[in-house]
Amino acid sequence: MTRAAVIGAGSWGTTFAKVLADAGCETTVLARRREIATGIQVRHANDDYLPGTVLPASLHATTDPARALAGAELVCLSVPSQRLRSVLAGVRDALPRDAVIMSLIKGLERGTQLRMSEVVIGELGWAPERVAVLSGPNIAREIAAEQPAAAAVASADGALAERIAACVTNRYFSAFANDDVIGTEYGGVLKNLIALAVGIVSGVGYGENTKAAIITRGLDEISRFAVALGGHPDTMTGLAGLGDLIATCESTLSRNHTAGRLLGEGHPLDEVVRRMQQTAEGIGSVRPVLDLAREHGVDMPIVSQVSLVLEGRMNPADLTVHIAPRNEDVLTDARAGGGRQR
Ligand SMILES: NC(=O)c1ccc[n+]([C@@H]2O[C@H](COP(=O)([O-])OP(=O)(O)OC[C@H]3O[C@@H](n4cnc5c(N)ncnc54)[C@H](O)[C@@H]3O)[C@@H](O)[C@H]2O)c1
Ligand SMILES: O=P(O)(O)OC[C@H](O)CO
Repeated sequence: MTRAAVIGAGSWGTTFAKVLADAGCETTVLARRREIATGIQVRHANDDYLPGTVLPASLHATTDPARALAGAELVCLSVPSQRLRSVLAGVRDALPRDAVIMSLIKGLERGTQLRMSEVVIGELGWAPERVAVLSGPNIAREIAAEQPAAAAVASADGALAERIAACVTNRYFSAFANDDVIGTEYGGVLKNLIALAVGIVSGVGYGENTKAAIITRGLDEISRFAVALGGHPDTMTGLAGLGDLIATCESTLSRNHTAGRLLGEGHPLDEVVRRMQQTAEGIGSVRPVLDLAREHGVDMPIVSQVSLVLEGRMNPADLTVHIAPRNEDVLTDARAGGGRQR
């Protein structure tokens, strides 16, 4: 049996702790608030984040890092991306030095533009071969209800990824291993930005054609970004790319989709953030993604428009997939018979 800890008792941290417990891992959740820890430990419930879900009786919870992390072989991180560095600093002394650390987080750190696995490696000095990421179409409430789902687990050490995938797989959750940490992690970050765009056009009142065009062109846009930054193209057509893009863009349970819809309905960003009681990572990832895109020469027309809508500088109704062709594109298109945009 693997001893596991999950840092963060929100929707996904609690759900993934249930996944681990149901996979036979001896699992403890590290919560920030005492009442959440007590609810999980005593009543087997987390009413704030997963109302109605009965958690396994074998699942433990505490607010004490030393108790949560003692003997942990697998430590999973599920706090908002902008909080990760300070959370790591707070648990550093309690982390067993030989533990594997796995990020479940789907955001970039503002200011540094770092992925979460890079924050772990830099902040803790952890060996990259002991770090993993898990990402995929994983709407927490559906998995908490034990609806079948799957995710990708990536580590620079492919054999470690295989062992983690086997360890977290249970009767309703399947994990598939790969060694593309960059692609797997960016897949989770980038789909949030396209889900914001889809939410925005839904809020405006546009229908399925507009959403399908944004999802299709969005996949191309985020794949070009991920590949330019070192990700593998196949990852972007797998669970962590296309899979998560579909789930997040389609689901009204998605916080990013919901935040986008509120923006599309005309609510200003500060009000949207106030109304969202949970983490919508896409809002904080737009700026670091666009900064990286500029550095690496990647065109991101959809994400750029999402940024303008967030800043209140673009009417949501004007969000479009149309790209004005540059002169050289017009020439190339004419020779090739047009249609370079798939
Ligand atoms: N909810 C989902 O369906 C889902 C699925 C897959 C991945 N994710 C990702 O998982 C991450 C966490 O999302 P979530 O849905 O659990 O968010 P959430 O808002 O439901 O919960 C966040 C948790 O982090 C805790 N937290 C916040 N600041 C903290 C701090 N400074 N110190 C300690 N704890 C702190 C909160 O108390 C809360 O328990 C995000 O990156 C999200 O994109 C979410
Ligand atoms: O609710 P969201 O938008 O954070 O999406 C949740 C998961 O990332 C979907 O895989």
